[in-house]
Amino acid sequence: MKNKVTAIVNQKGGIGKTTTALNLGYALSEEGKKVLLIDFDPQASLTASVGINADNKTNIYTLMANSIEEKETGENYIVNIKNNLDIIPSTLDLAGIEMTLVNVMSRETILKSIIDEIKKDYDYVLIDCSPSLGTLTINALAACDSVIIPVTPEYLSAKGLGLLVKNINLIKKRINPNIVIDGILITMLNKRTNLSKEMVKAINESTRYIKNQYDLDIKVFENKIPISVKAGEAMLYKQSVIQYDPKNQVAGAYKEFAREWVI
Ligand SMILES: Nc1ncnc2c1ncn2[C@@H]1O[C@H](COP(=O)(O)OP(=O)(O)OP(=O)(O)O)[C@@H](O)[C@H]1O
Repeated sequence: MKNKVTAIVNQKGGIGKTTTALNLGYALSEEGKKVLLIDFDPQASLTASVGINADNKTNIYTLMANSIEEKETGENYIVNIKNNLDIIPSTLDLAGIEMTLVNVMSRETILKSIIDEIKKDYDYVLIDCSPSLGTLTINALAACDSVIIPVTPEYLSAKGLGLLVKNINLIKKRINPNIVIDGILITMLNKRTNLSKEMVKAINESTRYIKNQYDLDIKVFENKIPISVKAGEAMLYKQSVIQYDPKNQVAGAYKEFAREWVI
């Protein structure tokens, strides 16, 4: 088992974090890798997009709360989605944990203590983060070996990159010295529009700026995820795009990206 823990992170919402977590996880599981998805967003989109309602089940909120109170959680909190693919679901309750964490000792490493117990059973643990740079995201960054940053080819998405990298660097200095930025994944790309082409250039320029500012080389993955209505449809039908429409270009792009990423 590889035991690699990766956070899929961007403080901007709606840029494809959940879609990336599910489809990357799905693609890897099809390649025979054992994958655990952790829904670490109170919106619980990843949980919903695999057709689970975790309100009355043990979920990531329960695990965090029990860890804070040093209570045993018991077993059976991991839900199997398909062969090689598991999930720890989330609920809206997770939103309340940020307030609870304010007074907790070692509040940045609660998620890490949970993941450290279970990662031995997996090749890849993928954390779908919430769109913020709050305590939840700090927990995810403290718990992971690496991050994937999905970015859409839009002005605000490119502009937020510097801030995100600054925060990741702070975590690296103070909490998790081993964290690595695997790269930037451009999502929802419409190859035909000039605006998209300009924004891809802007994202590449941002990485040059980051190189100058922080002395960090961040790669933009070769494989880019195209925009397609099938991504939304798949979510509606509670499936990955790869499962919903295997021949779709988004499905193909995620499979290629999975291969590029594991190299
Ligand atoms: N490649 C794509 N083409 C078209 N639509 C997409 C694509 N990827 C994701 N979407 C759609 O965009 C919306 C946002 O995607 P997603 O939930 O993956 O983003 P997110 O960054 O996780 O959002 P949040 O920050 O709110 O959790 C969803 O409706 C999803 O179906």
